[in-house]
Amino acid sequence: MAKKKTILDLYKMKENGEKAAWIVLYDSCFASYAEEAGVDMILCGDSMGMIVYGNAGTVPVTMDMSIAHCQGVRKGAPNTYLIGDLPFGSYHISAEDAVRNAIRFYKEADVDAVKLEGGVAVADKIKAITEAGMVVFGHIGLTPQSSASMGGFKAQGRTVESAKAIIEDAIAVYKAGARTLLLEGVPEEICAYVHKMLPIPVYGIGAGIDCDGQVILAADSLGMYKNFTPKFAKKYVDIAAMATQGIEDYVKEVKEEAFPAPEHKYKISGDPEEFAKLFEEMKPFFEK
Ligand SMILES: Nc1nc(=O)c2c([nH]1)NC[C@@H]1CN(c3ccc(C(=O)N[C@@H](CCC(=O)O)C(=O)O)cc3)CN21
Ligand SMILES: CC(C)C(=O)C(=O)O
Ligand SMILES: [Mg+2]
Repeated sequence: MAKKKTILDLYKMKENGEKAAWIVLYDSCFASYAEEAGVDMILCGDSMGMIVYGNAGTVPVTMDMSIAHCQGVRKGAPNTYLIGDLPFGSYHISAEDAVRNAIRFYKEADVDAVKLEGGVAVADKIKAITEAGMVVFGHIGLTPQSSASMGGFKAQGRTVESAKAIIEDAIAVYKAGARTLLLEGVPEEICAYVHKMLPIPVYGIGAGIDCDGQVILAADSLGMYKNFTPKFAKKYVDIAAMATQGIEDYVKEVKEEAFPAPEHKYKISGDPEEFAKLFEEMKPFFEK
């Protein structure tokens, strides 16, 4: 089994031009598949609010939900670099709050890093968490926690003005001490430029290929989520179709009494005559 990566391994990968592949998931089963498949990092994302809990966005996710899911992921993937995703409201009020909640991820869910959304506006929080000895991943561009102010899940950085804001955010995140940066939902030119200019690993989701690695939701890449698929998601298998088919088969077999079959049943141990006697003896007790 491969040894768990550290932040230094991520820097080494960048140096060697080896792309990092991370995946977003929220439970121990899928975490174990990802570890076995050799993923470089797992993000226990606040997209759980949509994928697991059926909300329209990520805003309702709480620290307690994030910690509980992260604990499951860690148990399923004990040897994979794990990132906790600070949910909306867990780092916005004050730097002190941000540090307290980042510490919860480290103490309670054994993460290797925490990620938070935003640039210039949250630089003080990134700095405070970093100074407390933790690893911060920045996340800018399309930031789902602030979709209300962006008018939805909209690609960012398509105009010169918007691109400038993203570049300023990237610089602020780097200067605040973030050890890596994730760019979401931006044109590839913006990602390529930020990747060329910053010394830290720059990863992308919907940001093109010119960076140090890619992120995708397991729910999108495995075909689990049916509400929508972002333009940048690729479906590698169709779990929804397989699961629906499997449940259909189960329902049919129950109706037809094809399930359970003999191999799914327990056997009595002892003399069947004795059981017959017992059943007879107990009969009166069923009468009211
Ligand atoms: N299933 C899923 N996949 C994701 O990648 C994802 C989530 N959910 N939820 C949290 C955030 C939100 N993300 C999203 C959600 C939707 C689009 C989307 O539909 N975008 C449109 C373009 C919108 C525009 O720019 O106007 C697209 O065609 O990709 C993009 C990113 C990325 N994250
Ligand atoms: C979209 C990814 C990067 C994320 O933050 C999440 O899934 O929560
Ligand atoms: Mg997230």
